[in-house]
Amino acid sequence: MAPVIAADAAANGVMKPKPKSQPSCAYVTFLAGNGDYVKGVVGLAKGMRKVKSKYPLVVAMLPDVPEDHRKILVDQGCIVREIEPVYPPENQTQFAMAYYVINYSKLRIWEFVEYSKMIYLDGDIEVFDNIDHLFDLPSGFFYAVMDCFCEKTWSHTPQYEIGFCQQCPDKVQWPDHAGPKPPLYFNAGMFVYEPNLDTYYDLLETLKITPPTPFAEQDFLNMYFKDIYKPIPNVYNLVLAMLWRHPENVELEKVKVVHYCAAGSKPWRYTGKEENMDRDDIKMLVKGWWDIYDDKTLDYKKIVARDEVAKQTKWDRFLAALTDAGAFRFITAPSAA
Ligand SMILES: O=c1ccn([C@@H]2O[C@H](COP(=O)(O)OP(=O)(O)O)[C@@H](O)[C@H]2O)c(=O)[nH]1
Ligand SMILES: OC[C@H]1O[C@H](O[C@@H]2[C@@H](O)[C@H](O)[C@@H](O)[C@H](O)[C@@H]2O)[C@H](O)[C@@H](O)[C@H]1O
Ligand SMILES: [Mn+2]
Repeated sequence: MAPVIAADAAANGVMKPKPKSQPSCAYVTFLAGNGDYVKGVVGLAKGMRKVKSKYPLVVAMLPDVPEDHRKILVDQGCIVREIEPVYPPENQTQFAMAYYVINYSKLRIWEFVEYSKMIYLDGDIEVFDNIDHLFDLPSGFFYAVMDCFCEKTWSHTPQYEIGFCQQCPDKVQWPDHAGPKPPLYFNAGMFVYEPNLDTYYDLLETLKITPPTPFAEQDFLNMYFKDIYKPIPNVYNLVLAMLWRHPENVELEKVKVVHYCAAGSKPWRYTGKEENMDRDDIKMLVKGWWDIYDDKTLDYKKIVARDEVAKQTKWDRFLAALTDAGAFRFITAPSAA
């Protein structure tokens, strides 16, 4: 049975009535280390401003993010929330790709219960079209885009061995001898979720008894939310490998969110030398990221300053009009002498 594509429901207005008290919503990303991912978060913050999102961007930040990086993000209008790292079970981290072990710390975002619904976005994501409508999706589910199993990074899995990919389930059928067909699997670079303390504590307790696996928290989240996971169209998280692995599933002009997760595709590190990185569509998407990152009109301070100036000018004009209309009689104060 084809997975229910939930976002169409949102697009077609087939939604439950909005709750009386408007839920507080926000976007959230994750930042670790003192490296160059801060550039990714700046690009994301400026992209959210360019598409005129109504909601703030919260940055869940590990303690190892330096003060100057935090200031850069606050100056870009981000809400910075320091989180403590989350480590997988003691001395089992060798099972996860070392690079991904820090990603378990993403689980802290379930503690942000001042928000009733959040959209998580990796720092290597850019939003090119407004996706605020995803906050209207029915509550009680976990929404994300299906991943692809065709890259070498999946060579450790039976799917890769068999040549099966959920993006084209009829091309190579899942064979009976391989046991039960794996449930639909999402990319954890973007998802719509509801912060909740019970879920948060249960996530951490469950993690303690769950041996790490190659894709670390992505595997863990897929296992944990498999019963309420609802796929949404890949326009909400274009995993770049889709461009060469499943071009038939991609309409680039309709893509709203681009996830620069293919090797060599991080725009702020892009050289064009890695496999597939010399493609015209990749060059266009990397340029699209840089156009936003370099656009000074999208800087937070300038926009606030411009609005402040506009407001001040308006007030001055109002006072001037009142004065002209004789509304003010300036009474000279009695001389102090
Ligand atoms: O040194 C790092 C590595 C990762 N991240 C964060 O963790 C996310 C997941 O890592 P990455 O996107 O590199 O994984 P991929 O999606 O490429 O597999 C990033 O987007 C960042 O938000 C970070 O802040 N610093
Ligand atoms: O920690 C595990 C990571 O797993 C995912 O990245 C993978 C996945 O997309 C594979 O399908 C690709 O082949 C691979 O290149 C890419 O790194 C998430 O994007 C990332 O946020 C994070 O959860
Ligand atoms: Mn990513």
